[in-house]
This record gives sequence, structure tokens and C-alpha cells, in this order.
Amino acid sequence: MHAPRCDQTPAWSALATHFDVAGRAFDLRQAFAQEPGRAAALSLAAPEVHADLSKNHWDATTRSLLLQLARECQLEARRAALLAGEPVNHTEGRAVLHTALRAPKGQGAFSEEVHEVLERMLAFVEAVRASACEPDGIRHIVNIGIGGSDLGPQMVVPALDAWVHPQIQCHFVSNVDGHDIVPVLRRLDARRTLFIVASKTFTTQETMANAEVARAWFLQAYGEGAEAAIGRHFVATTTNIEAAARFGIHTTFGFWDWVGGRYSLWSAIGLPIALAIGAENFRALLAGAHAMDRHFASAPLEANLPIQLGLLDVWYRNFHGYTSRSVAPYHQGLKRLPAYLQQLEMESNGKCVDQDGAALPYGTSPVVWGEAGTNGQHAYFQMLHQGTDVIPVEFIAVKTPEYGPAPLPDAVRTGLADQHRKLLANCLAQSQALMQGKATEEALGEKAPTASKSLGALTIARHRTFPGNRPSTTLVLERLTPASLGALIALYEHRVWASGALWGINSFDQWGVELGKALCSQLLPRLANGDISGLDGSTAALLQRLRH
Ligand SMILES: O=P(O)(O)OC[C@H]1O[C@H](O)[C@H](O)[C@@H](O)[C@@H]1O
Repeated sequence: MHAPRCDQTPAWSALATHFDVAGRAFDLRQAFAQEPGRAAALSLAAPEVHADLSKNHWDATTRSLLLQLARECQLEARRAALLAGEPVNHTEGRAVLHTALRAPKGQGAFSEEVHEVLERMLAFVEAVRASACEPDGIRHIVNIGIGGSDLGPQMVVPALDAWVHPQIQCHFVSNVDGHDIVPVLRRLDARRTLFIVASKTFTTQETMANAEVARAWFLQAYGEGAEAAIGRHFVATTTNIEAAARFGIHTTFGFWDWVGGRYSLWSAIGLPIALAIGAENFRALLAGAHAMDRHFASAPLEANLPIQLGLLDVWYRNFHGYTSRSVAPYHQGLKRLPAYLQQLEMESNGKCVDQDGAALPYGTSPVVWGEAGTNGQHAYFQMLHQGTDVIPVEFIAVKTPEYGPAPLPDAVRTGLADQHRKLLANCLAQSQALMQGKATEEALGEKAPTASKSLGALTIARHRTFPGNRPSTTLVLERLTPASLGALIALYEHRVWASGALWGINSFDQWGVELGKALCSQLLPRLANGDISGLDGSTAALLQRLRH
């Protein structure tokens, strides 16, 4: 489908004018003073996720022009094409159907294949989990994979810690650096370990290298009968079942080329998640994502949370010129969410040509970064509050904590309840502080710290001034459960699609990672033989310095 490119629509020009007239000078404090109903009007409910979009730099005109932009870019027809399985990943000639992975049986594309693998995988999961309490059962799961074959499970397993089997420990090995796998191997008991070699292509250098090392370690650590035991202790999740078989792995859970790596945690790539939280909870994760899919597919544009977030992303990136967005989950379990979102968003939308390959005259993916909330506060929030760049922040708050089934003493429970209130107060305070700021006059009225008095009151007050008017979004979950996490992740997936579709790029390929891989293959033998012929001066000198 060839829709008009965003910058060639009337809405784009109208947004540019609107930005000059009102957008640039927009002030959140004034907006709240003038619109008593602003918070309610700019709050959106989607399955499992409540979103407060009111602390953002937009007014009614911005929102109506953004909706016009969505219509002129034919977003609804393109959403239909995506969900219908048209080959929207046109540079690879592939459909993009991760939504089919979480559709109930009998619904969605490829339902038979999807549910055949899912059921086989979940039966395997339950057998492994049942063995965990037996003397020789599996207790350690080692997922060997990278990128989309790592970041999803690595993010979800700690997020759902309260649901994780008490006897099962999950480890994640991704980096080709041996410093990743060695500390994991050191803590394993070969007889109680299941290795999952996770790779869509089963050719990825890092994963294959780690899998070889894991096998070599296993053969030695297991002792007698190791060769025969490999089949029980190594499984693969891949679209390349033949390559896995050549590696010697015969228990394989497959998926398909219409599942992008960074969209694959719902497929067999989710095996470590399912092993950790069990079949029923894995199904709940899928169901939560499916509920968000339905919202995405059917809610009108103005009430469609992923689409509204995508529109806001375009407004910020292309009109305000904000180049990054910080994610601040106020839940320690979500500490890997920023890393997961980096791949999801930056690998999807970090593109500089349109569908036809023409260079884009406007910016695309922002830099996405962040840390678990309060930890970030004590590190880089200084820059968010007083730095020279405006960086929209996305706060994620979870109303009710979930510490798992193990009973806790009363005194601990009381302490934890108090901690949770502190956590939420911090979250609210940060978005409030970003918006409110502090005027120099206000700072002048405060008692300055004694040690600084020699500098003069005004100087100190200027250092203690906060510009304010800094935008943020707050997403609220009632609880962080398999279902709500599924919905949250699907929300992000669809939001990335929405901004990518508005920008007119292919969000589903990743050619940008290929050049480095090719050059690495050429440099690899040179590191051994020292040949620097034809290399640029810097690479040649560094190679010589790094060679043994
Ligand atoms: O799953 P694999 O085929 O091993 O790929 C792992 C990762 O590596 C690639 O280079 C891509 O950048 C990622 O999108 C992918 O998820």
C-alpha cells in the first residue's frame, strides 16, 4: 500500500504552522490552569493500562491535526493491511504477524501451526517444571540467544518474579564475550541444567559460539554418558530446524519468518518465560497481549492508546525536535524494560529512507533509554530537570505490588507497604517536578545552604531554579501480572508501528546491523594472522594493539 508520506500531507504543513504559532510556546502549567478538565480529558483507558497523557505538550488543536495526519497517512487502512498479513515488511517480502501468536485457538492467521507448537511447548514446560523438585530434575535454565532471542525473556522473567517456580533459576547468556557465559557455567550443575539455544536464524555468531562453549562444558561437566544426555539437556527455539539438527539438537520448537526477532517473545522464543512461570501464566501473558491487539485493531484513532502515543512521538520528534525519550519504570522487575524497548523501537524505527528508498528529510526513532525509576533519580534525573535538552519521560507506575506466594512476617509486610507508598510518591513527585519547575524568585525565598552564602543569594537561586514545563506520560497498571505485562508490551509494539507507519518507513527490517557483521567476518582472520593490508590507519593500529 502506498500512502502519502507524512511530510507531503496538508496536516504536516498545518502542524508546522501550529507549532510556530502555539506549539513552541506551549506551557503545561498554563494549560492546567486554563483547562480544569485537562487530566480527565487526556487520560485514556486501554486493556490493563491507564494512561495519563495530560502532562504533554499538546492542546486540542495539536491533537486534532495529529488525527488529521493519521487519516491523511491512511493509518487505518495500513493497520488493516498489517493485521491481515500483507507483506508489509516489503524489503524482505514478509508478513508481520506476531499478533497471530497470541490470538486464541481458531482465530488469527496460521492458528493451527501456532497452537500446535504452543501446545507441544507448554506440555514440555510442564514436564520440566514437574521434574524441578525431584533429585535429578532440571533446576537451571540457560537461554543462549541475543537481540530478539534474548531481550524479551530476559526482561519478562524478572518482571514476573512473583510467578516464577521457586526451584527454577533462569540464566541468560547473550554476549560473545566469554565473561558472559563463564560466570553462569561456574554456578551450574550439568545434570540439572537445560540449555535453550535460541536463534531465529540459527546462524548468529554470538549464539553459535556460546552454544559451542556450553556443549563443550556440558560434555566435560556431566561426565559419563554425556554424549547421550545432550539430547535431554539441549533444546532449540528457531525457524531453522535443520541447522539445529546439524548442531545435534533434536528437541526443537519452531516459529516462522513472519515473526520478527524483536517481536518474538510470544513464540517459542518465550520458552524460558514459560518454563519460569508455567503454562497457565504464559497463556495469560498471551491473552493480555491479545486484549491490547483488539484495542489497537478496533478503538477509534482518538481513543487508541498505541496510536495516540505514536502520534505524540511524531509531534515531539519532528516539530518540537526532541531527540530522545526516557523510560522510568517504577517497578524493579521492569529494570530491563528500557533495554528491551531500545531494540523494539530503535531497531524498528532507526531508519533514514522511506519505503521507496528515498532519503528522509525528517527525523525518525528517538533514542530510548532509562533505568528503574528511583535509581535513575539518583543518577541522571539531574539532567532531566535542569539540563539544556528537553527529554519527555515515560513513567510506569504499578498500583499494587506483588511479592510472590511465600508468606512474609507482619513486620516485613508493614515495611514493604511503606516502601511501596514511597515508591509511588517518588514517581508522582518526579512528573510533578518536571512540569512545575521552580522559579528563581521561589528559590530566592528559600533558605540557601550555609556553605554557599559567599556566592550571593541570586547566584545560588539561579543554580536552584528549575525551568519546568518538561513533558511526561504516566502509564498506570493495577498490578504487574502476566496479563498486564503482555498488554504493556503489545502497547509498545503497536506504538512503534504507529510512529513508523506515520514516518513511512519499514519498521520490520534491520539492514543496519549487517555491515558491522560483514566487516567483523573480514577482521576475524586478520586478528589471527596480523594482516593489516588495505585497512584504514586507525583500524590497522588498533588491530595491531589488540592482537596477541
Ligand atoms: O535470533 P537470531 O537469528 O539469532 O538473531 C538475533 C538478533 O540478531 C540480529 O542481528 C538482529 O539485529 C536482531 O533483530 C536479532 O534479534
